[in-house]
Amino acid sequence: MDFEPPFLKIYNTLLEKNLGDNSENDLYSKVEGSEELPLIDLEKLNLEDPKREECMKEISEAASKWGFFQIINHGISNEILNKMISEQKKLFYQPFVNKLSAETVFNLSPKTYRWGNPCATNLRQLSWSEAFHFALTDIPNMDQHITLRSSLEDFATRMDTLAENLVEILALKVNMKSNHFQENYLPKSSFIRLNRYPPCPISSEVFGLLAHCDTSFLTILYQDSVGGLQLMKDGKWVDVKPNPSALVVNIGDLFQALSNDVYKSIKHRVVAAEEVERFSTAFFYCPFNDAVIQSENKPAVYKKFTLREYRQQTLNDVKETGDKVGLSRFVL
Ligand SMILES: O=C(O)CCC(=O)C(=O)O
Ligand SMILES: [Fe+2]
Repeated sequence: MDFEPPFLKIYNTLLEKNLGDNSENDLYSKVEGSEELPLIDLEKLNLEDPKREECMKEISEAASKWGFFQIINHGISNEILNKMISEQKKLFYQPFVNKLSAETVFNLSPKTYRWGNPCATNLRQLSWSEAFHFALTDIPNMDQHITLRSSLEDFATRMDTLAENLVEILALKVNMKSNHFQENYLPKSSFIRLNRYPPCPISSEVFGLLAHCDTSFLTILYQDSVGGLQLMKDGKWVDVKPNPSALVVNIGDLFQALSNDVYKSIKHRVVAAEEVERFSTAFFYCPFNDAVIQSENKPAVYKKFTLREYRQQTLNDVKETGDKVGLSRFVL
């Protein structure tokens, strides 16, 4: 189909070299998905104490024990989510050549459209997915594409409010002021990432998305019912089973640093499926590039850094090692 990125064609050389090599074939050996991710009902935030207080505690405990949790009654309507997914599908079903020139067509920043990892030098770095990575600041420029633009705007507005509520609760629980984010991190430079995982004929050899931690304060994800997302818990990979009424929330590197390691930014990845395609939509809650990330807790685990410095370090590390090293680069 002309909308599919040419994964096999581009990955061919690496695959020929490595297929059948058993040392590279143990991708899923460590999956043991028995534990259930916390599922938190945000409805309780509208109730009187002690119910409200209990819910706040559940959120902060999940953020420190798991770094990940699911939320229901989150206030984002099915209408908003379905509209987003339907626009997302239309976008991905454009011919591949159009997607490659999406930045010019939609008037967007470079690298909004990404696919796989054409620069991979070994099988472990291949990923079987494509994504549109929209900076929220770019969305108002998409005047020619009204329905996509309005879906992104509605989704972003609701997600931003939800993320704001969650970070305020999480801030309070680590003795920061609840308005810390409003006072220190405006303007925000959050973004939306639309992901598509095409059916993968070699799903036992490659991942849909490689294991990574997010560079955000907080990420909120809507996933369809296919499944494939896994997170690392106590050294084991655990499946995040799809729940159609839930959103998945995870702590990003910036909040781990800001909370002085109380909240955990956890590695996660997506397993590729052989027969079906999968969609997910992520909202990354982030500050402006020159925002300073520094915990007030003592002794500090990390030196102070700006998001710009963090991103630069990440880019250099990915270029040199194929992998983002992340927070350990900034340990004092
Ligand atoms: O598709 C998913 O379930 C996860 C996506 C993800 O981790 C990301 O976009 O950073
Ligand atoms: Fe992620």
